[in-house]
Amino acid sequence: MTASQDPIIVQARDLAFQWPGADHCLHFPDLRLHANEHLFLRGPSGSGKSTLLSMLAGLSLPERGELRLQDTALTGLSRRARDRLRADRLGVIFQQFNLVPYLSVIDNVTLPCRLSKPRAGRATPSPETEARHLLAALDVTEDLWQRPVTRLSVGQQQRVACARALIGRPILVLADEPTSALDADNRDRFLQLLISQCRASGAALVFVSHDASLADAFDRTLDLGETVRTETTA
Ligand SMILES: Nc1ncnc2c1ncn2[C@@H]1O[C@H](COP(=O)(O)OP(=O)(O)OP(=O)(O)O)[C@@H](O)[C@H]1O
Repeated sequence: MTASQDPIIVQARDLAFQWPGADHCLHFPDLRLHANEHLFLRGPSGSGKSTLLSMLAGLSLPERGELRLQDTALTGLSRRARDRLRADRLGVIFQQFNLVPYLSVIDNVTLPCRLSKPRAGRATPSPETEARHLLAALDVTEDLWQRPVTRLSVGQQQRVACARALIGRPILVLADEPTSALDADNRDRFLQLLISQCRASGAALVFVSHDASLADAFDRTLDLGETVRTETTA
């Protein structure tokens, strides 16, 4: 099945966003993303990559426009409902990983399942077992699983963050510059692991990076430097 025959996961139309206090409004290109589709999001600093990701994650709401995740209009939801939707359906890998420092590796990975029943229900046969499978698939060896995450290398922490995002089969995985702290070998290996895990679960993927050399690993590229329109409002 090609990507275009898969169900639509994200649909964004006429999105505009203005940060509080900013003198300009960002107008984003329309976007449609299917299950199993992997999008590389690039663009110069300040072009709006993190802003778009923040809207896709339901952390920020657009000023104008329509943003749907599957059959749900994010723009019509309260903050609480968006938080719930994110916990139930999304996997987010933040630039700084946002792991919980006092929890072990395995407890960090199963955390999303403790915050969301639907997610726990999709982690088969159990969150603990899926966490183990994901960690093994992402080359986090068993001797590390009970360690606090603060005692891991940056590359290991990043793979733990990836396993945490993927547990319970999210329909959309958002990754914000997750490879920026890695050398070229670890970056390529991480990217392969992330993409193969998304493929295994059928998730759509939006991956933000400055590094244009990564684009070939994705189905398509959206360059916000060429497509975002900035309108001065002050
Ligand atoms: N918290 C904020 N408050 C006000 N303006 C912001 C805020 N975050 C971003 N902006 C502005 O919004 C625009 C888009 O920024 P954004 O962080 O989305 O770009 P980016 O492409 O992710 O940049 P980078 O590659 O440097 O991370 C920029 O003009 C930026 O200055």
